[in-house]
This record gives sequence, structure tokens and C-alpha cells, in this order.
Amino acid sequence: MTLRHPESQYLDTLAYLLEKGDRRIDRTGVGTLSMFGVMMRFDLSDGSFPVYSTKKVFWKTAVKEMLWFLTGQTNIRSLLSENVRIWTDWPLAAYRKATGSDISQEDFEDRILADDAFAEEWGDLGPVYGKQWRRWKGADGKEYDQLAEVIETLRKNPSSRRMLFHAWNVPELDQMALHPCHMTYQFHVSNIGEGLRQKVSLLVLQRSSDMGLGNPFNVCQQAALLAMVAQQVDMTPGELVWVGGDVHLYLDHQDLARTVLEREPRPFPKLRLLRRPDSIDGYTIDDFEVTGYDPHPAIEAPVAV
Ligand SMILES: Nc1nc(=O)c2c([nH]1)NC[C@@H]1CN(c3ccc(C(=O)N[C@@H](CCC(=O)O)C(=O)O)cc3)CN21
Ligand SMILES: O=c1ccn([C@H]2C[C@H](O)[C@@H](COP(=O)(O)O)O2)c(=O)[nH]1
Repeated sequence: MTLRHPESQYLDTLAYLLEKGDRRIDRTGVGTLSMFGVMMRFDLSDGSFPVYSTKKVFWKTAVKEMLWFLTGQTNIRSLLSENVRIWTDWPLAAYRKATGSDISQEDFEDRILADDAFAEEWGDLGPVYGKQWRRWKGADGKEYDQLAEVIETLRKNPSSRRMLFHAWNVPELDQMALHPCHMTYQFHVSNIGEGLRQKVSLLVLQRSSDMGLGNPFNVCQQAALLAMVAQQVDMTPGELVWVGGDVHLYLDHQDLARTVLEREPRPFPKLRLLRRPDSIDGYTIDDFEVTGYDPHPAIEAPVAV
């Protein structure tokens, strides 16, 4: 028996959604085909970087979003200054609704970049991922750096079953532009005490997943996070285990899904980190070298807001 390409986990999910997905209305009003409960596993131990090949994935944009989470920032201004525009729709919708203005996305983005006060008032997404990962505010008034704690435990007590951070901060949910989708990141170390190099794996629980746009981004940025954490704790990256709750295909992404299903997956590229920064806070996009990425063409698709 030969193993199938790991990307077939993605493609099989899309095929299932197209054929048997539960057709349901959703918060955005677009409508989805959905299934509840999916697991995909990607082995990163040979340097593979799970960037899907059946459509071009803008992996740099996805990794830049992950680096932005790591900074703890929640304002889209720092994303825009890196030319990442995937979060603009939500503050833009809030601005248009509050002011009645019909400002274009470009003008809104230019103003966020140029005008400090405007950026502060209209560019913030509320206490989303970065805030919760790095500065979770406890009832005791203290701020908790969940990610730093996980890295510390990986180094000092790698057999722990308590190595996780999460973003589902109940009292702050209603201040967030969107509730966290990738909400729990749990780490696990194998090869402890066997004289072999230790391997660290990551399981992500994603309560809601847009398979057309979000999932290709999420899988590769989560693999990038695992590569960074592994490097920081001197371990080999093991598996990325991706678990989805409500896994869905928006109704206006059905052609996208049919197109990728007609394509033959190509080998995943390899990821190499070119530098070892002193801490998890030291990475930049230039540290990521991706070789052998030869995808089929990009497919444009609308995002449900
Ligand atoms: N409906 C929905 N789906 C999502 O995936 C999603 C949200 N909302 N809201 C929050 C973030 C924003 N995310 C996004 C938003 C847009 C793209 C997107 O448009 N991707 C295009 C172009 C990428 C680019 O311009 O660099 C793509 O082809 O992948 C991807 C992820 C992921 N999340
Ligand atoms: O990283 C992300 C962020 C968001 N999504 C998708 C999943 C859903 O389609 C929407 C969020 O809507 P909810 O009504 O809050 O579930 O965004 C994603 O796939 N990946």
C-alpha cells in the first residue's frame, strides 16, 4: 500500500462537503455546506511545509498573520504596513455601519496607515488572538503570557499534558471583531528519555473553519508556528494535528472546490528557518525559506463577512 498525498485529506473533505454537506444558513447570510468534526494530520518531521498545491496559497501572508499574532497586537495597522489586507473587511464594515460612509477599502486602509488617531479608533479588532495568547487578563488583574509559559514548560517538563494556550476568553468575547476560530493550541513531546532527539507536535482545535479561504491559511501558519516553537526548544517538529468543529464550504466557493478537485496535488514544499532568533519574539518573514513550491494557479473567491 502506498500512502496518499497528505493534501488528499483536504481534498476528500471538500469532496464530502460538496456531495454530502449539511446545507445550512450561517451568521454571514451566505450559507454553507457543513460537516461537524474533521481531523487532518501533517507530518513535518522531514521538513515538509503543508502549503496546499491545488491552488496557490499566499503562504507569506498567512505566516505574516501568525507573526502578527505573536506580537500580541490587535490593530490591523501593523498588518497593513506588511501589505496584509485579509482582516480589513471587519473594521471596514464596522466603520461604514457606524458612520454611514461608503468609503472604499483602499481609502480606508490608506487612512488607517496615515492617521494615528483614526487607526486607534477604527483599526482595532478588540482583544483577539494576540492579546489572549500574550496578555490574557486574569480576574486578579495580572496579564498572562500563555505562549511564554508553554515554551518554558516544553523546556523544563516536556512530559506535561498541560501545555496549551487558548483564546476563548469568555468575558471578552463580545469585544472581539470575531470570536476566535482557531482557539486551542496544545503541544505534545515524544521521544522523551530515549536518547533520541525530542519531537514536538501541535494539535489545533478550530471550532469553525472556512475550507475555501481560511483553512489553507490556517494549516500553513500553524505549521510555521510549530517550526518556530520546535526551533526555540531545540526539538524536531513532529505532527500538526488539525481538528475542526464546524467545517464548512461557503455556497459561493463551490466552483473553487470543484476546480481544486480536478487538479493533481504536487509535493509539499520544504521549510527551513534561516536563523535562530533569541526568542519566539525575534522572527521575521525573511527567516522563512520555502523551496519547491510549485502550485496550480490561485483561485479568487469572495470572503463572507
Ligand atoms: N469567512 C471568513 N473566512 C475566513 O477564513 C476568515 C474570516 N472570515 N474572518 C477572519 C479571518 C480572515 N481570514 C482570511 C480572509 C481572507 C482571505 C483571502 O482573501 N485570501 C485570498 C487572498 C489572499 C491575499 O490577498 O493575500 C486567497 O486566495 O487565499 C484569507 C483568510 C481568515 N479568516
Ligand atoms: O482563522 C480563521 C478565522 C476565521 N475563519 C472562518 C470560519 C468561519 O467561516 C468564519 C467565522 O465565523 P463564525 O460565525 O464566528 O464561525 O471565519 C477561518 O476559517 N479561519
